[in-house]
Formats: sequence, structure tokens, C-alpha cells
Amino acid sequence: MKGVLLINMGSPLSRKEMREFLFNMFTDKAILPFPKLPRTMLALMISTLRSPGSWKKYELIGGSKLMQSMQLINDQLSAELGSDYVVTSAYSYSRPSIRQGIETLRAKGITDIKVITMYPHSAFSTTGSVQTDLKSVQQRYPELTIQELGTYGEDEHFIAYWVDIIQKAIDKNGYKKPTLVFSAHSIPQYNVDDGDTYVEEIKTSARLISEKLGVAHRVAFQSKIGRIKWVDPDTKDCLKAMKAEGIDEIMLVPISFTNENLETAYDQGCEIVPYGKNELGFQYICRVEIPASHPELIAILKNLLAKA
Ligand SMILES: C=CC1=C(C)c2cc3[nH]c(cc4nc(cc5[nH]c(cc1n2)c(C)c5CCC(=O)O)C(CCC(=O)O)=C4C)c(C)c3C=C
Ligand SMILES: [Fe+2]
Repeated sequence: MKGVLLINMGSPLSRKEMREFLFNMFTDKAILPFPKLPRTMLALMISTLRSPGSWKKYELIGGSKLMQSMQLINDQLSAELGSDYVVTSAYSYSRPSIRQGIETLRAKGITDIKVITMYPHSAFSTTGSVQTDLKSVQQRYPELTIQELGTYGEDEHFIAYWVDIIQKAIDKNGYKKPTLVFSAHSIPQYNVDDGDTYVEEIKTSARLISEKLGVAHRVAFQSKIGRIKWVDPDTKDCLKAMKAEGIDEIMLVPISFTNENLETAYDQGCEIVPYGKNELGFQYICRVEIPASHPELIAILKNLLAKA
């Protein structure tokens, strides 16, 4: 029997978990690249100060849908793969942790474990963090064969996944000639300067999807926090420039995610779209929602396993 571990960031399900989630995130060297002691002190400070405001956002959207979506994807993949595989999910900053996920499979006597992250693109702060965790679990359990199957931003099923979701949104909204704004989670500029390929990977996915749909597109970055320099252009600035160019039908596409989450429902739904409507005066602007699961998403995961 083989094991499949699906990995994502995680999400807080209660006010108490909010602080833990932020603490776990900011003690991660891939997020805050400082030595351990100052990083832990900063994580304690940031999680304490940030959690009330962040939790309010989660309450406003009725909670993040990330964990429910992960459960559905997990169950659908498990049903597709049949009894030769055990599929389970784990999270970088929530429970079960990556180590716990591997231990669950190990406890079932499984030694061959394939790992798939729910991040379509690589980034030091997401896939890089997962790889570091996997390395440390591998050292703990050298008898296991743990193989991470890589990203899939150019995979034909990933392109088909977004083409289908976007086309349905175009039809639903009755847009005639939309311009897609692929709004990805931003990353710190210092990561790009150190060789992070995330931005280029996002641009490639955006180009391939737009070409298939035959529509115009832009790439922009959202959800920056703190005072450091993040990758540009910022999504709101991109919309401002598009208004000046006279573009009038806009669809935000959350290209860096495979589940609805705080950054889609709140940052796009409650901040960026209202900004476009109320401050810039766009009449036709909407965000494309991510379905909880999708046949093409399951096909991506199955394909990665078949190729491994
Ligand atoms: C400060 C550093 C952060 C970096 C770098 C970062 C990169 C990054 N994040 C995602 C995906 C998600 N992030 C989510 C929440 C979230 N992210 C940060 C910080 C960084 N992210 C914080 C502090 C939070 C918590 C919310 C808040 O306080 O603002 C989520 C949402 C999860 C959910 O519960 O719904 C996702 C998903 C990517 C893809 C990425 C870089 C590529
Ligand atoms: Fe994030």
C-alpha cells in the first residue's frame, strides 16, 4: 500500500487557533528569515498583536473554507485511487502538522509516501517551507521513502481547471470582453532577489490560461503585510492603471490558490472588488470563486502520482 500526503497552509477554526496559526507561521524561517531567538520573540509579538484583527476578517467571511475544501479533495482523490492508496492531509501551520500526517501513514505500516502540495507554484515561503519540514521528518524516519512530487502551474489539467472555472464565471456574469487580472499572493522582493521563481511561474500560468480563453490579461500581487518591499504591481494599483486606460470589465483570478480562503473571500471579495467599484467606479468587476473541488484538480493530483 502507498501513502499520499496532501499539504496546505492550514487555517484557524477558532479565535484561539488564530493566535496559534499566526505563531506557527511566524516561527517558520521561510516566513521570517531571522535567527531562532529573535524570530520566536517576533512571532510571539506579531501573533498576539495581529490575531484580533485577523480573526475579525475570518468572522466576516463566515470562516475560511480552506479546511472543508481540503477534506473534499482528500476524499475525492482517495475514492479515485482506490484501496491501494491511503490519502491523508496535513498543514504547515495547523493540525495535523506535516510530521503528524507522515506519522499517521507510518502507523498504518506505509513506507512509500508521495507528497503533493496544494500550491501550484513554487515559492520559498510555501513549497520551500514544506520541503524543509519534509527533510526533518525524513531524518527522523530514515526507513521511509518520502517523495515530494513538485508543482504544476504549467500542467495541462491545471490550465484546463482555470479555463473551465473562468469560462463559467464569464458566462454567469454575462461579460462580453473581460480583462483577467491574475491576482496572486505577493511575496517579499528579497525572495525574488535570492532566486525565487514564483513570479515567473505565476506569469507563465496566467499567459497559458489567457491564451486558451482568448482574453486579455494582467498579473498583479495582493495581500502584502508589514513594511518590507513586496513584489509589484499591487492589485489595487493595477486596477487604478486599468481604469485610466478605459478598461471596463474586470475579473480577478486567484491564480496562486486551489481553495477558497481568507485571501480570496476577504482580501479580494471584501477589499479589492469593493475598492474597484466604490473608489475607482468600475461597474463591471468581480472575483472568480474557487470551487471546493473540481474534476481537473483531481486529475492534476492523479497525474502527478501516475508520473512519480
Ligand atoms: C509575512 C509573510 C507572508 C508570506 C511571505 C506569505 C506568502 C504566501 N501565503 C500564501 C497563502 C495564504 N496565506 C494565508 C494567510 C496568511 N498569510 C500571511 C503571511 C504571509 N503569507 C498571514 C499573516 C496570513 C494570516 C491571515 C492574516 O493575518 O492576514 C492564507 C489563508 C489561509 C486561510 O485561513 O484561509 C493562504 C491560503 C501564499 C500562496 C504565499 C506565497 C506564495
Ligand atoms: Fe500568506
